[in-house]
Formats: sequence, structure tokens, C-alpha cells
Amino acid sequence: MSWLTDDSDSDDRYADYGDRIRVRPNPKANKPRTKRRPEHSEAITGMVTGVDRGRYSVLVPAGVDPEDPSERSVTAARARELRRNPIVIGDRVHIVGNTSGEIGSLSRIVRIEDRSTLLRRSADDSDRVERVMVANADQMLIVVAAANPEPRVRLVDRYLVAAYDAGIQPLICITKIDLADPEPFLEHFSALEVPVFRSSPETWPLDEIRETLAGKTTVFVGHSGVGKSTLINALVPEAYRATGHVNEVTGRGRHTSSSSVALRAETPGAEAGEAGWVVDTPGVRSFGLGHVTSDGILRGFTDLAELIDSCPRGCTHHDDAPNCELDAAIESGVLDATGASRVESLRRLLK
Ligand SMILES: Nc1nc2c(ncn2[C@@H]2O[C@H](COP(=O)(O)OP(=O)(O)OP(=O)(O)O)[C@@H](O)[C@H]2O)c(=O)[nH]1
Ligand SMILES: [Zn+2]
Repeated sequence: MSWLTDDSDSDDRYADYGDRIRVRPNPKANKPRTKRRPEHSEAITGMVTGVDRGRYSVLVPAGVDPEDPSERSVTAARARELRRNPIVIGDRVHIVGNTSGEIGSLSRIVRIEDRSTLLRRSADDSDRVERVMVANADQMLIVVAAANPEPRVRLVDRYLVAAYDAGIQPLICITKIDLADPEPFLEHFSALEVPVFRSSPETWPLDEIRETLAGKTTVFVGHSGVGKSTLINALVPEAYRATGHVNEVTGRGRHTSSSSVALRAETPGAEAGEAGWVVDTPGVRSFGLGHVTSDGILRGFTDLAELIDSCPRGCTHHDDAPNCELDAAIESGVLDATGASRVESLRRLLK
């Protein structure tokens, strides 16, 4: 049963997938492969909803497999040819082998479909090695608290840049508005026209958020303690994401693992469909942008785009850049105090 393991590339059954994925030069390559042509119809498509130590949970939606039209979650390993290709939450993959989803069964991922978007980060800004986080997300919900922990413009700037760079629509949910007035903080982002939800235990904007989630995949990001798990549990009652204080030393208090998952959120009555996917990314402590080019960073500042366009050719837009249009706009008052702080944010990220 060699196909049950990660390391099985001994048989040729799925050799046709070789043109889609990179394979090592095969010493047997000159042999005609026609004898056991794989049945492409054999592979079925699903979405990766969980990743845990080399095992992937793949959701096969109802009706995809003509042999067994039931919806099921299949555990899969990746084919050896794919071992250099990261597979992440949200990936659409082709699986073969035992796709029954029965307990103890293991299927094999033989192909990753092209991604519409790919959210990446690096360990820190000096690290150019990117780590892929989530594939095919349509939206990023940035969860930030009005207080406790104190909101930080800088972190939200980073999320915004990562979202725009990946081609993902950002949204902001500001929680704990029962503790502090969120408006001064939100002012900083007002020119971006990012949709904003305001949340407190008495005024949960769950219906509005559900309307936005419908028919889409939305990745939730936020600093620890902002109430992201509380929000996800309200949107996906069976999620059981661990909430509240977690002992930093023992990690006790968590009921769930700290790995990312995709969760189905029901969105009854929503125009865009009856469900959406919520991707939770716990334990992401840093959000390095070392892999994002300065053009990518500029894309996160659509509110300054017009000014930047009139900068001298080759302008770095740094503090000391000669004749940078951003300085002129601050001096002349074209940019108000909020605009000036946006410039400061941009320059911090461009460093
Ligand atoms: N006052 C107030 N407290 C809230 C609100 N939302 C969440 N909390 C509390 O804030 C604390 C942290 O919430 P969590 O949902 O665990 O936060 P988290 O963002 O998931 O944090 P991690 O699990 O560390 O990633 C909990 O004690 C919540 O009850 C809110 O709107 N107002
Ligand atoms: Zn400039």
C-alpha cells in the first residue's frame, strides 16, 4: 500500500499530472506511458480546510463526486512530486485514492489548482523568505480593538499592505467600542474607504458581517486579545475557538489547536449565498512584509496614489526625497493632519 504514504511516487498512475507540477527528471521518462493512462475523472476536487503536520483536511462538496455525491471531509497527504509546493488553507486540490472520508482512510493530493489570490507574510521585514498563509481568499477582515489592547495604526497598515498586495479586499472590524471611542483611530483610515464594522457585546454587527461573508472566503486577522475568537464563535457557533486569557507559559486554556482552519459560516437570507468561509489564523505573531516590493507597499496607500503619481520620476518618497509631492501636499494643506499621518505610515513601511 505504498500510495498511502507521503513518499510514494513509485507508480506511474498519475504521471499525467506531471505536466502541471514540477517533477524531478525521471530516469524512466523515455518509456512510453500509454499502458496505464490515468483516468482524470478519477481525481475529485476539494478545498483544503485544515493543515496539521503533513496531513490536510480536504472538504469535498456535495455533488462533486458522481460515485458518492455526499459532502465529506477527506484526510489527505500530498504526492511526493508536490513536496516542494506549499499547500495552504483555501487551496483547491485534486485528490485521488481513498476519497471516502472514512475514519482512518488517507487520500493523496496530486494537483493544486491555480490560485486567485495568495496571502503571504515573512517572519520580519528583513526576511525575504515568504510564508504562504491562505490561498483564494477574497477578503481580509482586520479585527482591532478600540482598547485593551490599545489599537496600533502600524499593525493595521501592515495588514492593509498585505491585503492589497495579495489582491484581497480589506475590511475592518473594530471591537470593544464599549471601552473606548473608536472614531479617532478609524479617522486614520477614513480616506481608504475600507468598510468598517463597529462591535461591542451589546451591539454585535453580526447580520452586517454575515451579509459581507456570504459567498466569499474571508481571512480574519488580528492581534491577540482583540476578540477575534469571540467574533468567530458568534459567527460560527460550532467553531469553539478558544477565547479569553491563555497562560503564556503552559498554553492552558486553549480548547482548540493553534493552527489555521477554514470554517463554514451560515449566512441565512444573504443575497450572495447561504454560506461563506471564515479562515482563522491564530498564533500569527508577526506580519513581516519583507517579501513585498515598494510598489506593493504603495498599492496599500490608494488614498495617496494621485499625489505619488505626480512625484518626480524615481522618487523614493522617503523623508529626504527631493521634491516629493507628499511633502508639498502636507505644506500646502492639500493633506490634513490625517493625511500627514498616512504619509508617516507609508514612509515607515518603505524604510
Ligand atoms: N469589553 C469587551 N470585551 C470583549 C469584546 N470582545 C471580546 N472581548 C473580550 O476580550 C477577551 C479576548 O477575546 P478573544 O476572543 O479571546 O480574543 P482573540 O483575539 O481571539 O485573542 P487570542 O485568542 O489570543 O488570539 C475576552 O475576554 C473577551 O470576552 C468586546 O466587544 N468588548
Ligand atoms: Zn515622492
